Amino acid sequence: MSTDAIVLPDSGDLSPYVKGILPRSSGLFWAGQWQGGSGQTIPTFNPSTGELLAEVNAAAAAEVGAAVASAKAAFAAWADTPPLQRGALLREAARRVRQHARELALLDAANCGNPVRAMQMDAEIAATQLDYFAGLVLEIKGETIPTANGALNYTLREPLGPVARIFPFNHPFMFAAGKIAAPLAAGNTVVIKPPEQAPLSTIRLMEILDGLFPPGVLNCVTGGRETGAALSAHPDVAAVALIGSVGAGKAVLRSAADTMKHTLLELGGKNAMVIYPDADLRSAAEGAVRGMNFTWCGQSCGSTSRLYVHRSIHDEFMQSVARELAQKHRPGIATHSDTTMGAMASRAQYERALHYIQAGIEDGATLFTGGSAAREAHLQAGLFVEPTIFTDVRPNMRIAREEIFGPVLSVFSWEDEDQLFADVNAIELGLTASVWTTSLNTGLRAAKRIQAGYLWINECSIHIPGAPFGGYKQSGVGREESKEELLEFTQLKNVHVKLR
Ligand SMILES: NC(=O)c1ccc[n+]([C@@H]2O[C@H](COP(=O)([O-])OP(=O)(O)OC[C@H]3O[C@@H](n4cnc5c(N)ncnc54)[C@H](O)[C@@H]3O)[C@@H](O)[C@H]2O)c1
Ligand SMILES: O=S(=O)(O)c1ccc(CO)cc1
Repeated sequence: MSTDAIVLPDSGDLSPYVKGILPRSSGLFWAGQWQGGSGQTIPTFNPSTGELLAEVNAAAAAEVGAAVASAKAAFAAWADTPPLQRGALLREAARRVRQHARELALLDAANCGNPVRAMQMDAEIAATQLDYFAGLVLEIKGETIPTANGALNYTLREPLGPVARIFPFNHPFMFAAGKIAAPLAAGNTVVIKPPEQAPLSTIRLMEILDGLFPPGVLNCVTGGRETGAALSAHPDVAAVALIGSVGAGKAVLRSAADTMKHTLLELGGKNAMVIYPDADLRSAAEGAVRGMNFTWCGQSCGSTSRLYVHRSIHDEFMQSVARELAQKHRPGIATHSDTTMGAMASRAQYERALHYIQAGIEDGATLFTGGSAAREAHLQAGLFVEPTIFTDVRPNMRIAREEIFGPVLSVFSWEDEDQLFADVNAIELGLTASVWTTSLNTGLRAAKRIQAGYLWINECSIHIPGAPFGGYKQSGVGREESKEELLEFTQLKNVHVKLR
């Protein structure tokens, strides 16, 4: 399979180049080889245009079993491969990702609807994660424990076995390439399952990495929920790491129970941003828009989609937010390099966003801006929704409590700080939160009282390499993007040696 990078322009409309970069394979890779499917396929589209891009294999249980068998057969040798050698292969994977970043970004933009420039950043983040975990391979180590009688007691960190990595459509390539790094670094073999809505960049990644790892070390099965379920239930899969919805997380936990699999779950968010009256309001307004990740149409689990603005500054602040939003984001064709907000990833996502806009109106919130599908003539074939903000949102409304995963921001007005924290913490999700204030005391007090796993003060949205990312409550189990992620894919063995 070709690993030559395809030369693409760095500006303008890149749509004409999409056909030339589609992967040649149709999704199933194990034992170091591309595999034919059983005949079941899933169509995959360009959400900006509605165009059919490809038919991709939907792996049935037998194919999932073959991929897992290949990962199982390769495990012992990979676990015994010297750590620095594993690290060197991951660094080479990072190099290839950077070499192909433009093409991978364009493929993602065409297939998942997110703007091509943003997806280029995703490719760089994935390469950074590969490099980061390659650099940590010598940190997979144990401890010695003091004992009586001069005995030697020590721990070893050992890999688990075949690991399943299942992920969603919002950052397809970043998850495909970035999330193989930690389990492979720790000596596990991996089977990845990309999202059914946007599998193409993962397939292209497998083409680009073809021949790099020993056969069976990295495998791929494409398909939808049934493929994911067959993979996570497979008795020879030692660990399942899922990025996805709370519902899928619960299903994975249930099926993992049968064979006591390790699980790492990065799930939904309905995250709060709190604006105090002493905040730098200009930066905070920029943050309110950036934190919502309108670039991705809000399809980012870390999005701060509940905005709590102090009553004393509410109206003035919301005028600034409206100006900021109007300047920065309006929907456009994702494969055009000037686009700053793309299309919803699928018709289901599009209908979900419009459903919640209707729910906000029915439940009595004030439609502050947006509120419909995009109206521009050139966007009518695609799945575009206007960036939408509701004010006067009350805690019992559906748009206050449920994750929309769309470009819909719910704004609340607050006065009493204790009530604020009670409202912020009233839901069963707790992934991220963002607090804006010029008082260090206020910021740290809020950080202590808000129930979330990843919290910014006077910042939002960004992920810091090495900082543990993950959720409180039903937003997930375990931590990623840090040393903790590496250790999630190991198990501890304790050895006691009586010396005399
Ligand atoms: N916490 C995070 O880091 C993070 C990041 C991105 C997205 N998300 C979440 O992902 C969700 C959006 O994606 P979605 O709606 O496609 O999620 P989803 O849970 O439906 O699908 C995600 C992936 O899981 C697979 N899947 C679905 N059901 C499964 C099952 N029962 N067993 C095994 N695999 C299964 C899908 O095929 C897909 O590959 C949102 O809830 C969002 O918050 C979380
Ligand atoms: O969880 S997401 O918000 O989708 C997200 C965004 C960026 C990164 C970069 O590490 C990971 C997850």
